Amino acid sequence: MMLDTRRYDDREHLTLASYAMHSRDSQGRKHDEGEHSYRGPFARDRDRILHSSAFRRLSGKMQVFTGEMGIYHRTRLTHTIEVASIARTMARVLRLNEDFTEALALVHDIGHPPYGHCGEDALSECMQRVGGFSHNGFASVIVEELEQRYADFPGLNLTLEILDGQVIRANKAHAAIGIAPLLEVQLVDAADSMAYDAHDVDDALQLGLLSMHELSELAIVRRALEMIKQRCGTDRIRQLRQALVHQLIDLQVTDFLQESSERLLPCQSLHAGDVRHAGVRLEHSDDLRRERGELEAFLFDAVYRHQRLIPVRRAAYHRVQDMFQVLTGDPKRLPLRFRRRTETRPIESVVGEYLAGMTDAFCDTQYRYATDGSTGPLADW
Ligand SMILES: Nc1nc2c(ncn2[C@H]2C[C@H](O)[C@@H](COP(=O)(O)OP(=O)(O)OP(=O)(O)O)O2)c(=O)[nH]1
Repeated sequence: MMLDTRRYDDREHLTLASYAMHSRDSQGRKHDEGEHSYRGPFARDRDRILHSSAFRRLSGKMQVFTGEMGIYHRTRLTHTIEVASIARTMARVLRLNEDFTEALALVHDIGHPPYGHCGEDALSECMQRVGGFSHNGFASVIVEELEQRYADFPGLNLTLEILDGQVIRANKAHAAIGIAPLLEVQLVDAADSMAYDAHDVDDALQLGLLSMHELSELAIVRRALEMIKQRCGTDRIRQLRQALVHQLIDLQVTDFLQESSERLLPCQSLHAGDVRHAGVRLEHSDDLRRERGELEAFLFDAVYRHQRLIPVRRAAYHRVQDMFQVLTGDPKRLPLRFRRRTETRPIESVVGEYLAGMTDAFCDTQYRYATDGSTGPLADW
């Protein structure tokens, strides 16, 4: 049977809005590979990301809570999957490119170091001489250099649109020059924060770091609880925590879609590049933006800086800092692949990359080996 090679193009033509990122308009890849016979370029990107080892390692990286606190809460992997699912739903409703959206969502946290934001803070401090550390910047290094899957080129050779999306996340410089990111990039950013606002509430409640009473002081939570009561009746609310999380996601997504649909109304005949240059932003309504701001400020103090996380942050910080010192002081202890990278890059950058690629548990074991008096090289991940 002959394969219908451009079927994805026809489907996109029928289903996507003009301002979506169409596969036929992709600028392609750094290393030319020709087209796949039946997968579009962004579906191919998605598959490459999904099959990368950096993606698999997300399962061993904490989002906010460490594995020592149990196995209920999110890891970077489950967070990423939740983001992809929310973003894909929104892309479908707004007639944006789902494959492109999914690929962007799956790659968005691939550069996170071990130990969540504590790991990032520790690395940033250690790497000051080379400009600090950013997980978005490191994601570009992973997909362009460190993943080794092809004989002809390093990295995953993703489309320039995916790479650009990651660079935009790293720089956030577009805001200053009035050019907006592609709509799908904006959508993933929004899905990211909607997912973590809701799941951090869920995890914190489940771990007993917060009470429903404290949360109900917040306008967005009161709004969600009211919606649940209207739907279920006050005496029939079972599993309130789960219902709250679902409602928080639902109300944020609904508001975002309503507001975005209105903003896109005047753009019906524009193309992806036009809406970028017109500076079109997809956002929540003003009211919800305010309420989300209140929730995020609350989570920052009450959860991300909770007493139970202080020893976790401290231990992570010291582990990263000690290993950084051992390895910058004695580069022979780096695995061979990273020793080679020191020929062309500052030692601080290479040690930072090596540490950032680790999972939490791998970092724990390598830390023990780095500091127990051994002298051999540490393991590659
Ligand atoms: N922003 C921030 N988030 C934290 C902190 N500690 C824990 N978290 C949690 C809250 C969320 O679950 C998650 C947010 O971090 P992400 O790196 O995913 O998003 P962020 O907006 O910081 O960066 P990004 O949009 O990826 O450039 O980390 C912290 O100190 N700062």
